[in-house]
Amino acid sequence: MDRILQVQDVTKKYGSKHALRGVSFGLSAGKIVGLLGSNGSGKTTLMKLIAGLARPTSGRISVMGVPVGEPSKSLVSFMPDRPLTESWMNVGDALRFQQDFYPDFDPGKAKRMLEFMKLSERDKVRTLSKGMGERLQLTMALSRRAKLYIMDEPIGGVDPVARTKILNALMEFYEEDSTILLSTHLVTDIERIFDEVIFIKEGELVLHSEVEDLRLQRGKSVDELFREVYAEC
Ligand SMILES: Nc1ncnc2c1ncn2[C@@H]1O[C@H](COP(=O)(O)OP(=O)(O)OP(=O)(O)O)[C@@H](O)[C@H]1O
Repeated sequence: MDRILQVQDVTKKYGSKHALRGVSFGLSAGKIVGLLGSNGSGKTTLMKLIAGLARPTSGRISVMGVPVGEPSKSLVSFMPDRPLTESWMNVGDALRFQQDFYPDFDPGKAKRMLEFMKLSERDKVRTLSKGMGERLQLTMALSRRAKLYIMDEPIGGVDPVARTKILNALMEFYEEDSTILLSTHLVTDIERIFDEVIFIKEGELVLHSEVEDLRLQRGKSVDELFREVYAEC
C-alpha cells in the first residue's frame, strides 16, 4: 500500500515542556483522517511539524518517502487555523497569491470550488463572515494538487449549516489518491467523513484506527470513544 505520510518516534519539546512524545504512525493514500484531541493535546504542533513549519526535537517525518523540509513542501497543502490572506485582498487576489506561490495550483478546480462555496472573486476578504472566510481558506488549500492536505480546525467556530457545506466540499473536491489529515474537537459533526481517526492526549498517540473497526470491534462511534478517552480532560 502507498504510504503518503510516515511519522516515526517524533518528540517536540518547547523548553522543558513536551508538546509531543514518541508519536509514530503512517497514513496511506485515499483516506480522510481525523486528528482528535482536547485543547493543548498537541494537534497543531504535529501538523506544523508535518507541514515543515517547525522541526521535531527528535524523530523523523517523511511525505511520499521525502524527509520533511523544503522538497516536501510541494507535496503538502496546509490550511492553518488562522487566515493566510491579507485584509486588502479580494477573493480573486487571494487565489492569485496562492497560484503565484504553488505551481500545483489548479485554477479550474479553484473556480469550481468558488461556485460550490458561493464565493465571488470580487468579495472583499475583510467583509467575509467567519464561515465564508473558512470556505475561502479551504478553497485555497484544496485547489492545490498536493498529496497530503493538512487542515487545522477547518470548521472551528462556524454554524452547523456552514459546517455541513464545508464538509460536503471536502468530500466533493478531495482527490482519491491523496490524503487529508484534519484536526478538530467537533467530533459529532464531522465523524461521518472520516476513514480513520488518530487520538492524541497530552502529546502521546493513544489510538489510531479505521472508523469501521471501531464500530465493528468495539461497537462504538468515534464520538462515544472520544468522550471516554477525554472524560477527565
Ligand atoms: N510556541 C510554543 N511555545 C511553547 N509552548 C507551546 C508552543 N506551541 C504550543 N505549545 C504548547 O504545546 C502544547 C500543545 O499545543 P498545541 O497547540 O499543539 O495543542 P492543540 O491540540 O492544537 O490545542 P488546541 O485544540 O487548543 O488548538 C500545549 O501545552 C501548548 O501550550
